[in-house]
Amino acid sequence: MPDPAPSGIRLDQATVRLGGRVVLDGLRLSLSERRIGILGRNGSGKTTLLRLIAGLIAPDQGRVTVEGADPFADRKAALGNLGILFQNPDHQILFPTVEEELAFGLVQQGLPQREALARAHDLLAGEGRSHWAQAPVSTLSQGQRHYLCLLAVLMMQPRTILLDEPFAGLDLPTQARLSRRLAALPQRLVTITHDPAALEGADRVLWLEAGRIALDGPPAEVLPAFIAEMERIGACDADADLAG
Ligand SMILES: Nc1ncnc2c1ncn2[C@@H]1O[C@H](COP(=O)(O)OP(=O)(O)OP(=O)(O)O)[C@@H](O)[C@H]1O
Repeated sequence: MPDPAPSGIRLDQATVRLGGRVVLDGLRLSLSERRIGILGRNGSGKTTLLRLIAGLIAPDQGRVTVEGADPFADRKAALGNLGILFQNPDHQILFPTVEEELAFGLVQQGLPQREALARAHDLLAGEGRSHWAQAPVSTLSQGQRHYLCLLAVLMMQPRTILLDEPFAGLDLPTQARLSRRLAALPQRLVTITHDPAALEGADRVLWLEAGRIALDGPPAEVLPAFIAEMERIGACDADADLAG
C-alpha cells in the first residue's frame, strides 16, 4: 500500500465567511489518516470545508495546505493531489460520452487526446465495462453516473479523494458495491456525511458543528456521542440553537 502523503491536509486557523456569516471558524487540523470522516448535520459547514480543502474557495483568514501546497493558489498541484466526488454526478459530468468524460482530466494535464482515451479504455476494461466507452452519459442511471464520476477521479490517480455524501440517492446494492470499491482504494479518503453509519470503518472522525470541531477521535468515541446529540436535537420541535 503506498504512503498516501508526506504531509497530508493542514488547516491553520482557517476561517471562511459566506454572506457575512462565519461558516468555518478558525479550524486547526492536521489530517493524515487513510480513512477520515467529517460528520455534521445540515448547515454545519461540511461542504464548505470540502470546498476549502479542494481549493475551490480560499480562507478569509488562516491557511490551508495539501501535501505542502496551497490548493487555491496552486491549482495544478491541487489537481494532482486531490480528486473530488461530488454528491450530484450531474454537477461533475461535462461530456456527452463516457470515454470523453474519463479522458478530460488527463487532456487538461497535457496528455494527448489519443493517449488519454487509451487510458480511459484500459480503466473501463479493468472494471469490466468496456461497453461503456462510447455510451452517451445520458443513457446511464444515476448510480452508474456516480460510478463514472468515481472512475473519472481514479483516472487522475490523486493521493486523496474527497467524497461528498457518496451514498446519497443510491440504492442498497449500488451503495454496497461503491462502498467495497472505495474500501479497496489505496488513496486517502475524506468522506463528508451526515450519516454516522457511513463512517463506522473510518480511522478518524471529526464532528463539525456550526463551523467548529465539536469532537475529534476514533469512530467508537465520536459516533455514539453524535447520535445521542442528534436524538436530543430531533426530540425538539425546532433547531432553536442554529444561528441564522
Ligand atoms: N454561498 C453562500 N452564501 C451564504 N451562506 C452560505 C453559502 N453557502 C453556504 N452558506 C451557509 O453556510 C453554512 C454551511 O453550509 P454548508 O453547505 O457548508 O453546510 P453542510 O454541512 O454541507 O450542509 P448540508 O448537510 O445541508 O449539505 C449554512 O448555514 C449555509 O446556509
